Amino acid sequence: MTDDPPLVLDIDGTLTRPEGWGIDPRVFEPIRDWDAPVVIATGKAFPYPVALCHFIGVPELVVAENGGVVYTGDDVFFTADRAAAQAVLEEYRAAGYDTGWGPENTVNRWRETEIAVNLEQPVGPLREIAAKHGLEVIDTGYAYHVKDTDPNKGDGIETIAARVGVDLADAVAVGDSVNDVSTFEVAGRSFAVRNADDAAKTAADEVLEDAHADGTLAVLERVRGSV
Ligand SMILES: O=C(O)COP(=O)(O)O
Ligand SMILES: [Mg+2]
Repeated sequence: MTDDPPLVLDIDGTLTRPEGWGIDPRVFEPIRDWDAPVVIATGKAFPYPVALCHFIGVPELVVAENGGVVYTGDDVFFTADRAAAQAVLEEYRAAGYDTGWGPENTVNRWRETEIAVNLEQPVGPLREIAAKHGLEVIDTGYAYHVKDTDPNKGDGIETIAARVGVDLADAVAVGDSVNDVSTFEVAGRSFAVRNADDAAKTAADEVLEDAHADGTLAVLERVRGSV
C-alpha cells in the first residue's frame, strides 16, 4: 500500500475556488507531486487543459471538449467534428440568438468538435435546433455544450489509460457535473464534490462534504498512497 492511484480530474466545479471560478492554487502542488498519471478531463477547449498541465508541470494527459479531443501525450484523437455543431450555431444565430461570449470569444475559438453557449442564452431553441441535427445539448453548470451524442470523457480516459498503461480499476476520479458521469463509470473510485449536480452525485461512489477544490483536496489527501 505505497503507490498513489492514477487520478482523473475535472476542472470547472472541481479544481475551482469556493466562489466557483478560477483554479484554486492549492491544487497545484499535490497534482505536481502526485506519483501516478493525472488525467485532466474537461468540457473546455483543448488548449485549456493542456495549458493547465503545462503550468502545473505534469505530463499533458488530456480529455477535452467532453471527449471530443483526446491527447495521450503522443497522439491527438478527434472523436467528432465541429461541422454539425457549427450548423446548429448558424441556425441558432439566424433565429436571432448568439453564443453570448462576445464577438471574438476564446471559449469557442480553438474548439474542434463542439460549440459552447453561455448559460444566459435561451436553451429551448438551442435544444430544438440541436435535436434536428442529431446533436445533444448538455448543461455543465458552466456552459451549454452542443455536441455529438457519442463522445464522452469516459471513452477518452480509456484511450489514455490504454496508451500510458494505467489500470482504471485503481483510478480515482473527481467531478461535479453530468459530463463527469462517464468518467465515474470507468474509474474504480469516484467522488462528486458537494456542489455537484444531481447526475454527478447519483453516479459517484461518494458525495463529498466539501465543495470545489476543498472537496478535491480532501480526496487527494485521503487516497494518496492507497494502491
Ligand atoms: O466546460 C465546461 O462547461 C465545464 O468544464 P469542466 O468539464 O472542466 O467542468
Ligand atoms: Mg466540471
